[in-house]
Amino acid sequence: MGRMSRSELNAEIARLKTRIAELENDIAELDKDSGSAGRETETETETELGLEEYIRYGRQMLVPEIGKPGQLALKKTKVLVVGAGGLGCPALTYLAGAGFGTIGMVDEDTVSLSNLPRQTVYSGSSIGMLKVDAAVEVLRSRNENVKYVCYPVAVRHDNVFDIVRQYDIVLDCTDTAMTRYLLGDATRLLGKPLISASALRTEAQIVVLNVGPDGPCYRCLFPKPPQHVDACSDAGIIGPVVAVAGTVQALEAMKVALGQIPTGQQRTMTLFSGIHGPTWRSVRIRGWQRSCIVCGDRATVSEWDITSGKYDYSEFCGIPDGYPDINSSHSISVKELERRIKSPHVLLDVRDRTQYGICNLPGSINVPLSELLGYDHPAALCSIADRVKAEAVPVFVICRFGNDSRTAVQLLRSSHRIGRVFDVTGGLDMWTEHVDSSFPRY
Ligand SMILES: Nc1ncnc2c1ncn2[C@@H]1O[C@H](COP(=O)(O)OP(=O)(O)OP(=O)(O)O)[C@@H](O)[C@H]1O
Ligand SMILES: [Zn+2]
Repeated sequence: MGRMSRSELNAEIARLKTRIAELENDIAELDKDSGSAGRETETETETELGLEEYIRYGRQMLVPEIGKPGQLALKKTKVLVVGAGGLGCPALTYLAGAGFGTIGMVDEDTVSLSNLPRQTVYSGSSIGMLKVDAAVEVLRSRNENVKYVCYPVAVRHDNVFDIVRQYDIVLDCTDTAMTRYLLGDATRLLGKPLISASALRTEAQIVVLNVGPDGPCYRCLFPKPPQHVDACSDAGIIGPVVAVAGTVQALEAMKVALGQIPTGQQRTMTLFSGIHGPTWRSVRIRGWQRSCIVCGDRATVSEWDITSGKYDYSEFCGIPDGYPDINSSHSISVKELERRIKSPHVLLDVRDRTQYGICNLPGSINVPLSELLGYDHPAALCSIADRVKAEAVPVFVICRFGNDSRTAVQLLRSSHRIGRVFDVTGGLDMWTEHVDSSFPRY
């Protein structure tokens, strides 16, 4: 047979689409028949799967741990995924595939280019769309038996209870300490199992919380927020690493829905290391804590404290950012930098070496902030100080977004006693915006 022309191919596609629609109609009719027959007798009311579902979930039902009762249990379960990013995308994919009855998804963000390497539900044409809208389109095309509910908002203290209350299991697929504590507290107070995960660089961790008689809540496990948490957008993340964690979250949600609740010795946190050390580790975690301020003997944080805003999550997590304010006479704009680098100067880039290696301004010197903050004066800094003193040249400090550079400027002015040090406001991001659009953003 010769090669088909474009119009013949289009005609063939249209014919196949019609045929698919006809077959889907036939299946719907069969389901309706079997459904109405089922309603006639008492025993058959337990048969709640349509014929299409037997085919769709057959492979999964063959697994003895699931079987038909397991499939029906999944169908009855409402699961909520908070965050449709790196963790949320694989989690949503497998939850929808597994046949959970209802899947809620919460995210106010839109899809951006830098999401595509690891947020596999989205494609180039999703860029700019709300993540929940783009995700539901794809998930529905893969399994329309599921009822999807989209919340194009961020969970906050004043909406978290209303949303979470409607679900049986919650997956935390977000990326900030504040949201983790908020979701941890709300799920604990509502008695909902929480499957929490996080991933950064090459590492990921997954833990099932609020289950069993002595299971801990997020706060029982982590009573204090971490001093400093890097975001993936700063520290980096590898797609398959976060995908592993999101996929394990979906599996844990299935287990909880099937009634497989870890207790005692089995209560563990799963650690995955993508490159270094043992790939998988399972560490035992502490159980419920008497001293927990949310679920302990003398708990002090109630639903009302949270919804009313009385309990302040940003204060607890140590936000706002903690970067120093820089006197306006000690900072310059990127436009001014463009002009002033034509005269002798030192341009100090305080990003870490990996980021500096991605892109940098010609003639800049790289001394990472972490080294400046160290006790020893780095050799590079000593030579800068000498040069600044000998030649009386100014130092312009730059970083990615103009935050770390503020800390560096304050440090150089106070501890290192270098006088003419200026912060470049907005950092390299502003440089691309206002000076050189060909300088890479990442
Ligand atoms: N309070 C919240 N409520 C709902 N979704 C949230 C909340 N906080 C964060 N998220 C969402 O969780 C997802 C986390 O995804 P991920 O860690 O992959 O980061 P990202 O923001 O998509 O990408 P990047 O951090 O690299 O820019 C994001 O889509 C984000 O919008
Ligand atoms: Zn607790």
